[in-house]
Amino acid sequence: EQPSAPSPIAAPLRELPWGQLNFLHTTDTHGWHGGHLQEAQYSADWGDYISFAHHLHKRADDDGSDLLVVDTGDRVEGNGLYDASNPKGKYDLDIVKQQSIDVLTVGNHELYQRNTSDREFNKVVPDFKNSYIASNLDIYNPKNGERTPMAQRFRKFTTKNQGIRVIAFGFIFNFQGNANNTVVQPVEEAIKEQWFKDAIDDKEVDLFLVAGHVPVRDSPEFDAVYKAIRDSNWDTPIVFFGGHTHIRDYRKFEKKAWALESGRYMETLGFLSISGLGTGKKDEVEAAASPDYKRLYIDNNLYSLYHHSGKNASTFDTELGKNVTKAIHEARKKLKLDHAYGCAPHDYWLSRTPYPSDDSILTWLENQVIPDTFNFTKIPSIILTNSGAIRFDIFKGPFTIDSTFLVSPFTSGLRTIKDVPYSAASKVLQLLNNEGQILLPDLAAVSQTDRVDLDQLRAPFAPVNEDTFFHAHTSHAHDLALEHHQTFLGRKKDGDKDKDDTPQVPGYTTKDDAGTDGDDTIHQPIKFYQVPNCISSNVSFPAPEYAAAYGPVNFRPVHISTPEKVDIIYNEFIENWILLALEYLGEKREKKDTSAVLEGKSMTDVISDWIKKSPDWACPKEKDV
Ligand SMILES: Nc1ccn([C@@H]2O[C@H](COP(=O)(O)O)[C@@H](O)[C@H]2O)c(=O)n1
Repeated sequence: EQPSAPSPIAAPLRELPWGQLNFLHTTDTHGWHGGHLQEAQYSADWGDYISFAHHLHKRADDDGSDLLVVDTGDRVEGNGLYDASNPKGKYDLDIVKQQSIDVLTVGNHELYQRNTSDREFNKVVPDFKNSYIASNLDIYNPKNGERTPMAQRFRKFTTKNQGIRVIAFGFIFNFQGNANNTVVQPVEEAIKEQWFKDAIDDKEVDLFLVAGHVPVRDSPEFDAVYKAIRDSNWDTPIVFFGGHTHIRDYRKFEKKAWALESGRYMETLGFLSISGLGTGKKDEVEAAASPDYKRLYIDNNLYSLYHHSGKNASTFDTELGKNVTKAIHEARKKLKLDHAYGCAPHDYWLSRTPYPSDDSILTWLENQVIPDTFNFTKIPSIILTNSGAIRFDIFKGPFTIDSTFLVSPFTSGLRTIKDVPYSAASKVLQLLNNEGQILLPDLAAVSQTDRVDLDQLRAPFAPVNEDTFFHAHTSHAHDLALEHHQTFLGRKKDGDKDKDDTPQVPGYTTKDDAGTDGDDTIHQPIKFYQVPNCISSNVSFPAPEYAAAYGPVNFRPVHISTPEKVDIIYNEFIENWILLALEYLGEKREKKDTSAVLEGKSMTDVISDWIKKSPDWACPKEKDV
């Protein structure tokens, strides 16, 4: 772990369900390869993950089983280690490549910006030459402009010790927000291609491995792949590894097909094992009628990693793991990620507190950051931003260069549409928030264009279902993390009357299709709240008029005047939605009617500029960083 990372907190653990074929799975790491430096529960880094995988590989070699490592995309955007360098990923991509990964896919965040996907093609695909799979993604080759598959469409390989014959695919969900140098082929189309039909027709295969930047539940894309495989190969076991919705989840398709999703931000190392698979060595190993699938969501901290690898502080680090940890530290220093712009006076939460409330990031943006930033305009304005642009909580204490990218890494600039009648402009928020009589799907349906993607506007934590949301959602063991010391929270022993065995570490309490025993760490549950898709602030509006209603002392407003026209200011990412809402409200505007505001600064710039200037966020002298 990084030198400044808080020590992990001991807690009761469930055991690793080791089997014949074992998997480690990461997804949606979003650049958090240095681990969580303010949360002890997730404080291990990519170097530790490398050491951990090494020990599990050794275990597999020793007992003749196998281990495969999978990553399902969104490795970029969301942490200073990736976002603060120029070019982005200057250090991070070389750090990630040190892990030996068997199956790797793209995510939507690798495709938003042309530069990112070009770099993915020119660097990351060659770095993971044998394992990068792009079953439904093409790119226009930056060298010659020719459309070409981003990487191989699938791969067939045999596991090292057992000789299990695996066919692996790598999909991305039907994403539409990519830059125009890549082409995402709808999954339902890709599986009609001859190469796919031939691959699933192969009878010399013991396991289909479908990796994808695709949610495992309510997933038309994985449902289609599952059906296609079963239509041509009714019995061969299938395993899915998914992502994108940032949750821990495990779904049963049927007894020979399960799907794992392993959270987000390097909080979770997903583990899955299958026993009872057939192998190429037919004489030696007979396939079971019903292979046994098991899963464990490992909290990414050294306490858990030592335990599951049977190592300790003096035996855990491998040479490579240590070097990668060091490289992360050096990169963080070069990027000055610990430099503080100010100090947060208290914690601000994205979804761990109701909205609105005093400790909600969205309320803080709406009531303080946005009004203070835009009050220069003097023109009545409605400023809108999507809550999805905010990615993480702010903890009390130093707000650093790194924090800026944790909270909002995006470069989308702020834009304006001028002189919109207030009667229409004031209804845009309600439409975008899916409130009232007209709902987002209705809006999308009236659109004559394909420029909107419903999923894109969704709030960041739109739950797959209530259960998954409240039970499987992320945790922040921050309160304990900040104490920087180890507290033993083991289970009660016989005769140990005065200790109770109530879990003390707050975190995931996942409920999935296999039950409630999936989290390796037995956590105290955390409650999460829904947040709206978008928030808005009115700035430079006429002051309300007051009248003395109850005599000279008690005044109350009698008339709140509204402007006739306003400027709408918004984060470019939601521009298509704003245009669509205005069109629906009878105020059609086009892209040419929009222009940059604040010289195209992003929400990230707005937040850090505000923090630098705000006296309430000045760091106490003795704690200056
Ligand atoms: N320029 C951008 C890009 C993305 N977003 C937000 O991120 C969401 C997608 O992130 P996932 O980790 O869920 O893939 C997207 O729906 C937006 O909310 C943004 O605000 N600006």
